[in-house]
Amino acid sequence: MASNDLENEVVLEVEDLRTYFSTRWGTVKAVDGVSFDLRRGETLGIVGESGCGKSVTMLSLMRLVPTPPGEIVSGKIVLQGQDILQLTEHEMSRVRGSQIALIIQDPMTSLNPVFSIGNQVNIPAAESRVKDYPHQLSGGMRQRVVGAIGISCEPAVLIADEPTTSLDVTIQAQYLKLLKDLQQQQNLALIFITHDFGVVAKMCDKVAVMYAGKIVEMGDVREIFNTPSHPYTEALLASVPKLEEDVDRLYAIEGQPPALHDLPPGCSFADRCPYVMDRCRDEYPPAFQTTGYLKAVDGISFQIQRGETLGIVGESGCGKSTTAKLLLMLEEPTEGRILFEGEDIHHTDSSHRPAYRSS
Ligand SMILES: Nc1ncnc2c1ncn2[C@@H]1O[C@H](COP(=O)(O)OP(=O)(O)OP(=O)(O)O)[C@@H](O)[C@H]1O
Repeated sequence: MASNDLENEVVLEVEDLRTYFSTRWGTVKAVDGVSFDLRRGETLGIVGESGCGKSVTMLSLMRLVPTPPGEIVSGKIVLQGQDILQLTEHEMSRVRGSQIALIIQDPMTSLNPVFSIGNQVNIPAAESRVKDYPHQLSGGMRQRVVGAIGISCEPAVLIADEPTTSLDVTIQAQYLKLLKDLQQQQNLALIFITHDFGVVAKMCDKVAVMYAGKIVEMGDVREIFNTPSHPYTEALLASVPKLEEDVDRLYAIEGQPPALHDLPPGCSFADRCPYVMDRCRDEYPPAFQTTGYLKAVDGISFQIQRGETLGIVGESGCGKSTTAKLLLMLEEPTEGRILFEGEDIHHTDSSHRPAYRSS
């Protein structure tokens, strides 16, 4: 593979992942048909209300779902070309940390209190504190130690579960910068699980919005923030306080997410949706009927000659950027061909790609 292809290669593909819990109330469909992919150097934010399945998605990716009562009932998690759901526990223990790693929310509980920092992190940056124990460090320092452990084996994918929740804003900003720098140095693919839209805006390229175990909308952060398609995304964004607006009451989405062991037929957001129609209670709206994929570019055809200039115009969110990414080979098409001088660029011998890109 040419170096450009390696830099942009897909490192993680999640396909129709389903993780259920068996409880005395019934089967809790915590993750119910989640699909996404992630390239080297890319950052995906996963957002959604409490209980929508973010943490169970993360545990599934690490294969750390408590079994029983939990079980990954179907799907694929292809990490660097290998479906980790097919690995034995022993094989998986070698993958954890070295290919996919996790930074969790509470650094105090993720560090072992009886080992000094030096025993937990073998990095020179900790030199002056190597003999300290976790309780001797500030919250920000502990979080940085946990981050350092996360990346110490240079994984391809790093998952950060609410990594900044317990930090004050200054330390938060420093910590995010540190993660960003490390990401650039190691070309890490990052997954941020967060409630904080500020973190998503600052750190992420893509965002996946989860509701009741499903990704209801996913795409480019700016496009989704500017023109959300799903009513839940719209409501979630409306509930973020805005500095420039002087309001007496903050907007909150009315009602509660449905119980995941007793999901209604149709759209699980129907009871809370301001645009609900009768048919939404029977069937999921066709526009969102995907397993996480939106049809960002849906059957376009055009030709361009040498020397010609083509303008592509349209409102935000209509698919212009995705078209450009497809042409630049930063995204793979689901179907269709892009012919450059008669050769399909996405299926050509990879040694020709740099020549295509430079022309
Ligand atoms: N061990 C378990 N047994 C039964 N149900 C579980 C278990 N762990 C998680 N669940 C259920 O799975 C669903 C998804 O939970 P999850 O923790 O993934 O939500 P979340 O989006 O991460 O929420 P939060 O933002 O509060 O962390 C919830 O309904 C939760 O009750």
